[in-house]
Amino acid sequence: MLKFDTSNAVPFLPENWLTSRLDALDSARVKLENGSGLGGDYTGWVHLPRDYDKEEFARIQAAAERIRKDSQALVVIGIGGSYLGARAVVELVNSPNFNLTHKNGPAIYFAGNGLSTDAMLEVIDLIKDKDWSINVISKSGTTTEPAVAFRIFKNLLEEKYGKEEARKRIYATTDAHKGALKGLADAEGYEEFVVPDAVGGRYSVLTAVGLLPIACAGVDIVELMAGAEEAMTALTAPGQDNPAWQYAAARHALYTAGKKVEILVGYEPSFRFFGEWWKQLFGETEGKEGKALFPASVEFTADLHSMGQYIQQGERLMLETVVRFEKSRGSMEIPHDPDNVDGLNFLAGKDLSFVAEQAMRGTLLAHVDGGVPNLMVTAPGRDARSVGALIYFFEYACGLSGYLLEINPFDQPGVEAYKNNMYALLGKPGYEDKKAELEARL
Ligand SMILES: O=P(O)(O)OC[C@H]1O[C@H](O)[C@H](O)[C@@H](O)[C@@H]1O
Repeated sequence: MLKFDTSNAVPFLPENWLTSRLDALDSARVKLENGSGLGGDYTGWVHLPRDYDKEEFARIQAAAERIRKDSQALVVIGIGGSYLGARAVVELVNSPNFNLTHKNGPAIYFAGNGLSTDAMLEVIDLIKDKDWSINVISKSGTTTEPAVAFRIFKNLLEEKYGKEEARKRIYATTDAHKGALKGLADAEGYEEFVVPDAVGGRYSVLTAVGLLPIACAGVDIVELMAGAEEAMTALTAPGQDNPAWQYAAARHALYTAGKKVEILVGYEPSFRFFGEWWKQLFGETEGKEGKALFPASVEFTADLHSMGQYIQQGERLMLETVVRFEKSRGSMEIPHDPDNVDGLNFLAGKDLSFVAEQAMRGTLLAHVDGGVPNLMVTAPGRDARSVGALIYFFEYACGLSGYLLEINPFDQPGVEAYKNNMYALLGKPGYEDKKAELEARL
């Protein structure tokens, strides 16, 4: 199970940081439990690890098996919550070099998560001579980036295989009832998977949204769900020993005390996209009404040689939340060198993970001495079960945090502003007046 440690934040916290929030935490817990708070229609993720649709889960496993047999590449089209969770888990459980290192299943390419022509051309080049399939994912079914990408990849697939065969290679994950993608999937007869009504994009990694691409990457999704369920059982129970309560309370107390930025720190390159997923989770949940910690992420030790300077001595804005994994998968002994020109023989015979551990401990103390409170989450490893628990821990703590901040944790009205401007500038019918107004300003 996960461990959570506040001891390196205590010097920065008022004595009653937890006790003064117990009532608010319990009220947040009840809101998440019953869907009785702001945005309560979107709390379907709370019991998802136990109550998920088992029939659909079996279909996800079967579809993943099929894709693993008939495809050398899978193009996963989606953005935001329809992208980051899958990539986070594929990379964290496997590797950021997944497409180079795993030969017994399809390479996974992510598309539709931006509007870069060059990125799209590159994916097309990488897949064109392979057998490939598409998993198009959009809860709303109307998001511009994935919709544009789907048009392009669908045409390519149809050119390669013909319309009939292409249809069998397209898997659509979308709303159960509405949206353009739902209409298209029904009309074309694609195999469909559902983003449940009560689960918003950033909380959807443990639905078909994440599970199909994750299973295609060979990750054991039964274990992933089991880890999440274990965490759900532990974290939905009230009490001041609850690590999610402690995390939500500590970050809220530090925010109240003036901190503005929370940096998620990882020491594994495979953790990078987990940080991206975490940033959407907290950024979209909390960043509204002029409030909230700004979620950032770094990769140590690499960023200790760049951002480390700012963290140690720049504006005292931030706290750090370090996610650490207890065990490396392999071992790597540091060799003895008779010449010892680099002076490293004092490390000869030691394991690289011992060096990493001391780097982490040293950094922790240096940053605390520099005025940066450190919170620490420890997971047993990067296996599917631990990662399932880690996902649930952050989701649940984020839900609690949103209610402590007294905002609606489950909407994201702010993302519409850029979309409306983009639609107007693109000449979307109905936006004519806005277009004229914006063009005049540019
Ligand atoms: O799954 P979709 O409906 O395509 O949404 C994808 C993403 O885009 C939106 O703009 C939202 O801000 C995100 O919360 C969402 O995850």
